[in-house]
Amino acid sequence: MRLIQTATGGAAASVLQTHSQAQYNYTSMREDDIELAIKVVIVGNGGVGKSSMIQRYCKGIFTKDYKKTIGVDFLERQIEIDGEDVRIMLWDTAGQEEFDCITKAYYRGAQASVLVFSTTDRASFDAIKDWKRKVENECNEIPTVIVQNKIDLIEQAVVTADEVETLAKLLNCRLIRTSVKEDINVASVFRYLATKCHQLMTQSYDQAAGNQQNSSHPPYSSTPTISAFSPTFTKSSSGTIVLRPAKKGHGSSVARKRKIVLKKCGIL
Ligand SMILES: Nc1nc2c(ncn2[C@@H]2O[C@H](COP(=O)(O)OP(=O)(O)OP(=O)(O)O)[C@@H](O)[C@H]2O)c(=O)[nH]1
Repeated sequence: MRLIQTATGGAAASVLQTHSQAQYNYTSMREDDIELAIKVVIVGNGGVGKSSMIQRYCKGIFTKDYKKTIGVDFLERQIEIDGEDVRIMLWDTAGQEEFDCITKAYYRGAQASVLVFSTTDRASFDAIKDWKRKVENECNEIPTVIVQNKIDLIEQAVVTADEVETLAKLLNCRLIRTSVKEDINVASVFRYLATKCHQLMTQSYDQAAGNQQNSSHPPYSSTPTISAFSPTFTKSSSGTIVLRPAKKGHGSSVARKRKIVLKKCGIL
């Protein structure tokens, strides 16, 4: 599990911990200090529209120019799932093979992935299996969407609908067809993944809370470990808890969100 902690009081410094390191003393955690964040990696061959997709989703813009990504880029957007604010952190990785060794380090800790290919680029479709394997090597199995982008160019398609659907079934991934240019289905990709991750985390919290109740040990000793959240979620080596200072003036929805999350954590 990844734990991001920002110092109470507002300092921006974050502490990233690996699953095995993740230990946190709940006794120092305040009720209004928790919020949910999901790391999503976007992968696929060069030129399929990964950067455009993230720009479209986070900034609402589209540019025709192609500027190849060097290494890794990052943007984020906040949405609401089941009344809770969820921060989606989108990691845009370079599609060119020459950057492979840089980008794969950034896959680690991802809770979800997007495998993108272009309707007009056969090689990008053929590479989808490889991209899935590369992500799995770093993250195990995580909720994943295969995106067929550039469906506005469907007359120039070099893949058939059948073969795309067969691949999605084979890889056990949700298939979503998008046009970043025309803004078709882009938001659905990230909402689907955020909802999926949210469900997994909720199950995990509930199970952890249940385990705590059934345990003969006191529920929260002086150094409880955050890995109590994760046994059911280690498959994806993920689950991000972001600890940050209370937001001022956000009213009841934020308070409710914190209560919901904490209830699931069994802290209340
Ligand atoms: N027609 C059409 N063009 C698109 C679409 N999405 C992206 N493009 C164009 O495709 C080109 C490549 O887009 P990028 O977003 O830079 O591709 P990328 O996958 O990030 O490429 P790398 O950075 O090399 O990995 C750009 O010229 C975009 O304008 C789409 O849905 N339809």
